[in-house]
Amino acid sequence: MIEFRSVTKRFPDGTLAVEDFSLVIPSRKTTVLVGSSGSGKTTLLRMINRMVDPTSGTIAIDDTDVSTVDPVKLRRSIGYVMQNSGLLPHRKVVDNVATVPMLRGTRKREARAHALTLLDTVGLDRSLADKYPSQLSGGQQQRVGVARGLAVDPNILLMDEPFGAVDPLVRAELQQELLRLQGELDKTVVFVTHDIDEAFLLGDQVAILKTGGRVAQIGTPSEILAQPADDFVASFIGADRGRRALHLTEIDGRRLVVDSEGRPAGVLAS
Ligand SMILES: Nc1ncnc2c1ncn2[C@@H]1O[C@H](COP(=O)(O)OP(=O)(O)OP(=O)(O)O)[C@@H](O)[C@H]1O
Repeated sequence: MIEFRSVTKRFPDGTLAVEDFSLVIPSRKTTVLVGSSGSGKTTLLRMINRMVDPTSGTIAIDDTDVSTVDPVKLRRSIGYVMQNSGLLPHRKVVDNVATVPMLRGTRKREARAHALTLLDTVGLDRSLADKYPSQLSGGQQQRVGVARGLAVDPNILLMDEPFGAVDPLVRAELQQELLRLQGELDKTVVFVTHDIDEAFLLGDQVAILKTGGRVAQIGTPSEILAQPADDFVASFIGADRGRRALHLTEIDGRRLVVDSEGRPAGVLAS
């Protein structure tokens, strides 16, 4: 479990990115932080692995205050996947995946062998292992980014708009892939997006944020859809999609999120 307790982050230039934020992130579930640009999502994510330290408040992982843990050690024990894959351009795919385990002391041969199995895990052909990131498509690069995030077998996987830069079809594929992976791997995933459809599809728990990391609503997708907390949430759920407004429906006893034309956008656990 990851717990934010009254966390505030003010950057040195005076920007108040997050104010008095509290949230419990349960283990082995996917929690999605969703909000418009500048709502503090990335800052919140980076405070979990101490890429950013809070100005006040605490963040605890399984009741250990992260400020008491060495930041480098912490970072190497938590998977981190970012939007533009963040791969090292001059290293082959296999070495990108093997780097952090090697930094943690795994022998090169072993780390590379494990990297190959991780390529299988994320649905990439092993023949890509010796290519450089620029020789891969955007979607393939993101898969490598996920493999790298998983390389140290972390309990926690932080994902910062990991599918934001790929086209909608590949994005849908990667989302399904993540759902499959999560079913197998059972990680504590904290996923940042500004896309409410993605949030509802992937999240067991969704936190909708306003500017300054203020929580507009926390709940399961079905709770939020069934009962938006206020006008802000209602318009956020409905925003920018014109006639595609998402809503809930029940088919054969299963709760589905469908768009206005009845096309399923996701299945909800009841
Ligand atoms: N290093 C920094 N120094 C000063 N201000 C910062 C810094 N990093 C972020 N901010 C500011 O903090 C606020 C929150 O930024 P953050 O990146 O966490 O938001 P976000 O919700 O992830 O946005 P986006 O969706 O655009 O990535 C913004 O106003 C941003 O400009």
